[in-house]
Amino acid sequence: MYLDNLSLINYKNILDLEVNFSPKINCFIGNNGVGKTNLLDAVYYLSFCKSYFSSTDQQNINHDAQFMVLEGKYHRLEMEELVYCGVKRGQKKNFKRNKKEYKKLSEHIGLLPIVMVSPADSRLITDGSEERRKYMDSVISQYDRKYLEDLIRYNRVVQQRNKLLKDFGAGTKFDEDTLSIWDEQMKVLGAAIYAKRKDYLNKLMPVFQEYYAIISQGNESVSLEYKSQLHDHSMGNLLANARWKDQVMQYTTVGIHKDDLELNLGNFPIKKMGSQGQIKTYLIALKLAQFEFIKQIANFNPILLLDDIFDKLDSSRVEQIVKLVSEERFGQIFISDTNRDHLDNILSGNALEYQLFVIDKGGIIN
Ligand SMILES: Nc1ncnc2c1ncn2[C@@H]1O[C@H](COP(=O)(O)OP(=O)(O)OP(=O)(O)O)[C@@H](O)[C@H]1O
Repeated sequence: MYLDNLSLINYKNILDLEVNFSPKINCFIGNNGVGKTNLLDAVYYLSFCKSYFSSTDQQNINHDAQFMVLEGKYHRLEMEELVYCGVKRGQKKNFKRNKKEYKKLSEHIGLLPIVMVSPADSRLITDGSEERRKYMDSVISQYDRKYLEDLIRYNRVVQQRNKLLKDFGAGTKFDEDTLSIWDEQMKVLGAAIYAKRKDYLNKLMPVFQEYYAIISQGNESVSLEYKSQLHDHSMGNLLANARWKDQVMQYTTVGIHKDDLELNLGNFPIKKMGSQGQIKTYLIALKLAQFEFIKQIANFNPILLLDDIFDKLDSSRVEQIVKLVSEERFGQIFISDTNRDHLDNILSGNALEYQLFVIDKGGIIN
């Protein structure tokens, strides 16, 4: 699959742009703040119906404009796919596939699989467990729609259950029956989500370790461990054992919403022991493994977005990454960097063909 043509109106600092891409390597070059990341983000948006960076659509509309439009023309499984997104300030977004509006945005997730590698990924390591759960969820949702639906329902059930516990705390009479209704739903949904997270991480691990070894040239070892209360107890047992605690705390203290990932370099948490370059290598290897996994399921190459990957990495690691992603097993790639020589040297040095776009002030100048 590849993105053939992209047009943007008022997307952040990009006011009006239409561009055709190579099905293989595309490079965005330009100074800081010119809009390279915004372009990658627009591509991400068309796959995920949202920005990789900003949580509200209002932040994506150019500050001086009242609306934004993104349109992408894709080649996917021998077919052309037209994807459109329009957002007016203060209104719901309008998202269409081949001119037909989606009833639910979740129907679109997974149609155009994509993997983004960005400096912002470091929050996976530095931030709390919610970030790591979001990571697992966004990957699995791309290839398993049922997972996304279960997750949305699970989160709703936890919210309702928490409200009920709060009401009990505020003096409403304890209602065993209603609590049991939520527990029953949590049991089914929690077990299904747990099984899929476990399966994904089991399969991801060896590929992730292999990629890390290639990029670091065998210098270090890494691991990724799934932490879940469900490893040792069923969802039903957890809820039954925590009932008293939940009533005291007035929220649901057990379940897959407490899951986490332990990210290690050697035998230590990478958060504490990793250098900036090792952390970056860890995240890139993780994303490339994710790419491989999604590809196996989709049966075609996802799009790969590499934002500012050269920063903090030594030249041998950069070269390993570029060589790796230019292989046939990867498909269309978008790379952004501030330094043209940097990319020219690596890509031309390895006899790789690529299309170069020089970006300035939200536009392409060559
Ligand atoms: N809603 C918006 N309206 C107008 N401009 C915006 C909006 N959102 C972001 N910007 C601008 O977009 C620019 C950032 O662009 P971007 O992050 O794509 O830069 P970049 O070329 O990737 O830079 P770097 O090399 O520093 O990563 C900033 O100048 C920011 O102010």
